[in-house]
Amino acid sequence: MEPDNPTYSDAAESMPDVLHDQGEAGIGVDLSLDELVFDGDTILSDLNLELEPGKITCLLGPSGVGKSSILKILAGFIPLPGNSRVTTSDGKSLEGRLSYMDQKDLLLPWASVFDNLLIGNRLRGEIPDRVRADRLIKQVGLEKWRDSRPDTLSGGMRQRVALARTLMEGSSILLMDEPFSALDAITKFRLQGLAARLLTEKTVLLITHDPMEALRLGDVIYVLAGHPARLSEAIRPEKDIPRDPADDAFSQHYSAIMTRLAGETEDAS
Ligand SMILES: Nc1ncnc2c1ncn2[C@@H]1O[C@H](COP(=O)(O)OP(=O)(O)OP(=O)(O)O)[C@@H](O)[C@H]1O
Repeated sequence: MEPDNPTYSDAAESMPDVLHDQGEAGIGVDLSLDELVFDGDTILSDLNLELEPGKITCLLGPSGVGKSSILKILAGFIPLPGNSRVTTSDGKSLEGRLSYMDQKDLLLPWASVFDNLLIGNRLRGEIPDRVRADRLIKQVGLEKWRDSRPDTLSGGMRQRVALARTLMEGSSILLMDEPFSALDAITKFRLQGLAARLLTEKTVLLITHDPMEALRLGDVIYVLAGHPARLSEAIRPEKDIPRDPADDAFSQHYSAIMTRLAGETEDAS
């Protein structure tokens, strides 16, 4: 297995031509959810989630609170419950305009990095966009591994391939379900830096249970807590992403978020 390549972030940084998809400007998405009930248990209730156009919205919360369910409702994997609605800023349906990235890389083990990027094109019967695939592989710093199979790469490298494959779709809206949670701390930190650069102008919902990740990447952060779960008011940290954990503001937000996650009010802490 190849060691994670420490130079990739430099490679991406020096790249002036980060792929910005032409066409659709950032799309805002609004989910208004009455309630979500599984087996008689109300998981989510009276919830309004706004994804601002071209921004990364982080949804943070403890395990089992209902984060992935929200993402699955937006993706259409869970039917939209009654009295609930999803609207977009341009009034069009979300269908065909979403891409999804999971904590598992979901790469095809028998295909090269390059072919993993082209699989979406091929499945849709499109002409494979080889130039775009090569540019994305370069942006995630994997040119040397273009023709390698995923099982010869480290976990961080495979998630970089998965990120490139997600961006290959050119969707304006990305749903990311704990995409970096299986990685070690430093690999995760580097990938967050890379993602901050490559996700510019996309409307992103990023699910995480890591407050550090939310603070590094979130333009807007919501904490989901309770049973049934409700959203906190929006937290909008100052400074551009990726934020530096050494910042004073970062640690203040971190402790406020931890307080909310612990189910306490900030006044009581
Ligand atoms: N299809 C389903 N049928 C029944 N219960 C479900 C279903 N999907 C999720 N649940 C339950 O709903 C609750 C919320 O699940 P969800 O996966 O949305 O939580 P989560 O916050 O994303 O958790 P994690 O961080 O562990 O992934 C959990 O108790 C889960 O067991």
